[in-house]
Amino acid sequence: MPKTGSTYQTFLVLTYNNLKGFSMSSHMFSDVPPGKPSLRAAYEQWLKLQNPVERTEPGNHPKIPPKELNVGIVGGGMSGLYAALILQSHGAKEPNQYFEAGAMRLPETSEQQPVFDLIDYLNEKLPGESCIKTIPYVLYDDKGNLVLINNKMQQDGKSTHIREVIWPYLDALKKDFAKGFQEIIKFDDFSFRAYLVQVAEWDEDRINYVEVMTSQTNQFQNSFTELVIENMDFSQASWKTIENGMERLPHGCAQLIGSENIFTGAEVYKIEDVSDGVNIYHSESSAPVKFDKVLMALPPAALRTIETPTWSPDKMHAIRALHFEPLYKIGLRFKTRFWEKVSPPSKGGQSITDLPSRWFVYPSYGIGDNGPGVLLLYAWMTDAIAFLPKNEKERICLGLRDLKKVYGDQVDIDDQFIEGYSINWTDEESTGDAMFFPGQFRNLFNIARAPEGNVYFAGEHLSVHHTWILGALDSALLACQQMLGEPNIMPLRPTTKQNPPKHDYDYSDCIKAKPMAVYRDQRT
Ligand SMILES: Cc1cc2nc3c(=O)[nH]c(=O)nc-3n(C[C@H](O)[C@H](O)[C@H](O)COP(=O)(O)OP(=O)(O)OC[C@H]3O[C@@H](n4cnc5c(N)ncnc54)[C@H](O)[C@@H]3O)c2cc1C
Repeated sequence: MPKTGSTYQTFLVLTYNNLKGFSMSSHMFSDVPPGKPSLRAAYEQWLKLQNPVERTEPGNHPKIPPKELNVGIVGGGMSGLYAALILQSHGAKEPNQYFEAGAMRLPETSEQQPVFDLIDYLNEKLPGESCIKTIPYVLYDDKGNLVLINNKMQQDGKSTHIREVIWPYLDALKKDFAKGFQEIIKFDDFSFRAYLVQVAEWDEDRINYVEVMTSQTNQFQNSFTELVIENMDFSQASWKTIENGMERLPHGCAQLIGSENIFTGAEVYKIEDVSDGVNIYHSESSAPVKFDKVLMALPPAALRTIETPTWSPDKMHAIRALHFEPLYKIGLRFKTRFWEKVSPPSKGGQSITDLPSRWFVYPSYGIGDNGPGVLLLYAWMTDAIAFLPKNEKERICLGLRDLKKVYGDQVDIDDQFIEGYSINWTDEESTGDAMFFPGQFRNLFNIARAPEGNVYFAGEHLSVHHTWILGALDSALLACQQMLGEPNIMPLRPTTKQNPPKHDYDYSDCIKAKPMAVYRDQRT
């Protein structure tokens, strides 16, 4: 990278494996012709693309000039990559002169704007072939996707029950996110289920019906806060995805950051405080690498396995406790897009079932094409755990069995099947999606994102926007603001766009509520 004379320009992203949620999008396989390469080969090829720097000898990482603030970023997920881009842009005097050089869908909301701005920012700087194009994503087929619950088939899985209960909170969040958040956090010690029973006075049958139709088994055991935010995101009418795969987003970030600044295949196993900095120990070097400041851009489960200084008991508790939900997906490739030809057809959207494969996600790209297509079968939470002990063959058999229950009388599923490939994120470094238990926002969130000396923290769990790329970006922004001591650093935007007013993206003040007798207060 060209020298800019800035004090913040030097950083190194150390990352180990794959990026969360990007490892399995239906797009990933969309242009794989029948036969070769296989889904597994496509996955492995994709993993290689994640590793733009091939390591050849120990210690093969960028030299960090002395007398500059050098930053080590552990984790090359979206939070680590975004932090690197912010540091890069912040360090450059004239960024435009110097820089010649899964996830499935994005709701089009004002909160999600930083993700769309990042895409525009990258497009402004990347060469044409690397540009990222968004295309519409079909969340529900307007005519209604098939639903199979209690062995009864129906059409259209949309349910408005939850909105009837939480609309005042959704309304408040929409008007002013930070203020609205202060309202919902009052109920943070409640699980969503407890709120439905004790405040909304729903009966058991209604709760179970709505959970199975809108969510995954036991998801309502998570905090009220979590489920309200999730419903806010999913109540959007308009959705986008990225043409040719969501993984083009981290690839674009990595390209702009520059391969000389990314060291892949390096598993960090220890960090230690030293005078004026932090030592990082990783699998590809026998000697530690010293940085002035280090950003741990990792899910808590990954952070926990790294030997760290002993931070405060509250911090250690937060790292131990913050909950991630398991996630499972299998991509199944078929000779034809049979789901578009059956009666009723599904042109995009998703089917809901109470089978082990809880959702069948129909691809939004290539609708109407004659060639082969890939279906994603999806399970979260308790539903995802059920797949953990199963091997690949058993997972494929279960997926085909579930598809036969829905389509067996119209389609010869076995004849259509070509191949399958699955990922259970509980088995991966990324471990799943952040989904807090009751009380965790109020009691652990701020502690978890506070720096410890020269060590800073990022990751989707350190934003209020869990389960979205946005959360990873939001957490990285806050970490950079903390690290550089500049609270006014803005999200990355193309030069053609004005910066938004600060309150449009700044949720750092969201969690201010003190514990209180919420339930009693609300009822009287
Ligand atoms: C199945 C699934 C579907 C999703 N769908 C969507 C969607 O449709 N839309 C959307 O916006 N978001 C979606 N998300 C969420 C989104 O993908 C995440 O919020 C985001 O990618 C999280 O980024 P992160 O940087 O916080 O963490 P991660 O992506 O987990 O990054 C952490 C990185 O650290 C690395 N690492 C771990 N341990 C070490 C170590 N010891 N040393 C070095 N490196 C290490 C990991 O390999 C990884 O690269 C989905 C997530 C999942 C799992």
